[in-house]
Amino acid sequence: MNIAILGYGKMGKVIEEIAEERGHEIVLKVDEDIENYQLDKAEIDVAIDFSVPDAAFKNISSCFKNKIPVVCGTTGWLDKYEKAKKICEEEGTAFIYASNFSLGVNVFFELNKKLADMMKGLPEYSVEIEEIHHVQKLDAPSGTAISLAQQIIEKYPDKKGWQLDHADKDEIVIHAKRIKDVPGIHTVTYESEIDSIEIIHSAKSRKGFALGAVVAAEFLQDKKGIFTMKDVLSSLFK
Ligand SMILES: NC(=O)C1=CN([C@@H]2O[C@H](COP(=O)(O)OP(=O)(O)OC[C@H]3O[C@@H](n4cnc5c(N)ncnc54)[C@H](OP(=O)(O)O)[C@@H]3O)[C@@H](O)[C@H]2O)C=CC1
Ligand SMILES: O=C(O)C1=N[C@H](C(=O)O)C[C@H](O)C1
Repeated sequence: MNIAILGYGKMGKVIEEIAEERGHEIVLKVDEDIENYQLDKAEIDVAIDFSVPDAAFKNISSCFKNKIPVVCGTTGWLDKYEKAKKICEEEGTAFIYASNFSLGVNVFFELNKKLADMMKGLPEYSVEIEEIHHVQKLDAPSGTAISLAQQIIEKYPDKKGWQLDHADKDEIVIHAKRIKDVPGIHTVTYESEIDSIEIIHSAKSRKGFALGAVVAAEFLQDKKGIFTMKDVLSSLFK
C-alpha cells in the first residue's frame, strides 16, 4: 500500500517505521501547508494525518477532493468533524477519525462504558477524568479524555457536558497535566466518602497509536464511507 504521511513529527516518524515494517511504502511526507504538495490518487492509496489542530481539516478535505481515503489521529479540530464527514461522502471516499488508535485504549473505552453503566445508579460517587501528556502537546484536554467524558455522559442522564479543571454538578471535570516525555496516561476515578475506584490506561510509547493507525489504513484502503476504530477492531476479531 502507498501511504502519504501528513504531519512528519513524533507520530509521523513512528508511523513511517511501522508502515515500512508491515511492507508499505511512504510515497509522500507533508510537514507544511498541503497546497505545496501534489496529491495524486494514482500514487497514494491512503493518507494518515497526525499533524496539528490548525492544519488537520485542510489536510483531510484536500485529500477527499482528490478521492484519497484518510485516517486521522490529529486531535483538537473536531468542531469541523461533521463538515469533514460531509465532504468525504460527497467525494465518495473513506474516513476514520479516532481520538486514540491504540488497541489498549479501545479496550479501555469499552471498560469505561461498562463501569459508567454500573456507577450511574450510585449517586454517592462523583466521577472525574485526568489526562497526563508530554509538554509539547498543543491541545487540552486530550482527545482521548474528551471521548472518555462523552462515553460517561451518554450513560448518565444528569450529566450535560464536560469542563476543564472546574465543573458544575451536571458536568464532568477533566484535569489536564503536562509532564516531560509522558506519551499519555488517562485515569477515570469514581470517589465516595468510603472508597475510590480507578481505571487507568498508561501508554509506554507511541508504538500502540502508530500501529493502530496503520492497521486502520489497511482496513480503509478499499472502502467508501465513514468508519470508527470499532469497525476496524470488529473486522480483525471476526
Ligand atoms: N489519535 C491518536 O491515537 C493520537 C493522536 N495524536 C495527535 O496527533 C497529532 C500529532 O502529534 P505529534 O506527532 O505528537 O505532534 P508533533 O508536533 O510532533 O507533529 C506534528 C507535525 O505536523 C507538522 N505540521 C505543521 N503544520 C503542518 C501542516 N500544515 N500539514 C502537515 N503537517 C504539519 C509539524 O511541523 P512543525 O513542527 O515544523 O510545525 C510537526 O512535524 C496531535 O494532534 C496529537 O494529539 C498523537 C498520538 C496518538
Ligand atoms: O498528543 C499526544 O501525544 C496524544 N494525543 C491523543 C489525545 O489527544 O488523546 C492520544 C494520545 O493520548 C497521545
